[in-house]
Amino acid sequence: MSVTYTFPTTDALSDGLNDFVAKRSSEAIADHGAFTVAVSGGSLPKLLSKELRQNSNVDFSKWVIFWADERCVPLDDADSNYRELKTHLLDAIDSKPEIHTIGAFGKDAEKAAVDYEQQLKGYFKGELPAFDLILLGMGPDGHCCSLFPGHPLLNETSRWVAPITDSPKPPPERITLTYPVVNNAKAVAFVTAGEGKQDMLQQILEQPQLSLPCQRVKPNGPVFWFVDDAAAGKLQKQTISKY
Ligand SMILES: O=C1O[C@H](COP(=O)(O)O)[C@@H](O)[C@H](O)[C@H]1O
Repeated sequence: MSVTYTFPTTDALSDGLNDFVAKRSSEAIADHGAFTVAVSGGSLPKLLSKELRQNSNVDFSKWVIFWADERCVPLDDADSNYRELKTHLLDAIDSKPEIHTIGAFGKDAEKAAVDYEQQLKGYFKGELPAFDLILLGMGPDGHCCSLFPGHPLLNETSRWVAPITDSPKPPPERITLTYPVVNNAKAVAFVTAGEGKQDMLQQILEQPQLSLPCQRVKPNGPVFWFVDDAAAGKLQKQTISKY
């Protein structure tokens, strides 16, 4: 199942996303005592955090946060996906979640990927992770995580976390969750905004035959799209639902 929700502005989008994430978090915590979430970088942390950081109904102490992808840079580097979430969310909340960051392996993406897969194996007790929610962005080329169009990593079936050293978007060295993990999630929410995403969003939602990275996301549970009107400008009306 895939549902696309549109919002008139990015503020309204952040508001809707806050409501959605808060509900998924409460449901997961009531069901099994934790909310396991994988978060992307790029524009997502800011859109996610704007309202969520002030939501006193969310029990962040029960959150277990991994990253959907990460750049092989120090955690305080401007390119770090962790740093973005820290700046916009983690620094603003009192109760601290369990956080799984990339290890300090410099640009050695292979070592970082092996270490991150071990962290996943440790938390999920060796079982293929079934995240309560994976939050993904959509790049203007249709990539998500660090899974880029035409890249051999799109066909990775055994590793849970893969290294990439030739990312077309800098920095080149990164690690990424692979489809076996992404597609084992209980739910995935894509978040994207801005006119610059219009054409790609239309292709992804209305031309499934293209098999772009975002289109290969087919988890066990539902896929939600949270988009603003600017990004949704070229979508047919029947593609859109109101939140
Ligand atoms: O490089 C990355 O880009 C994508 C998309 O970013 P956006 O700024 O176009 O929203 C992001 O989802 C990914 O986590 C990041 O590493």
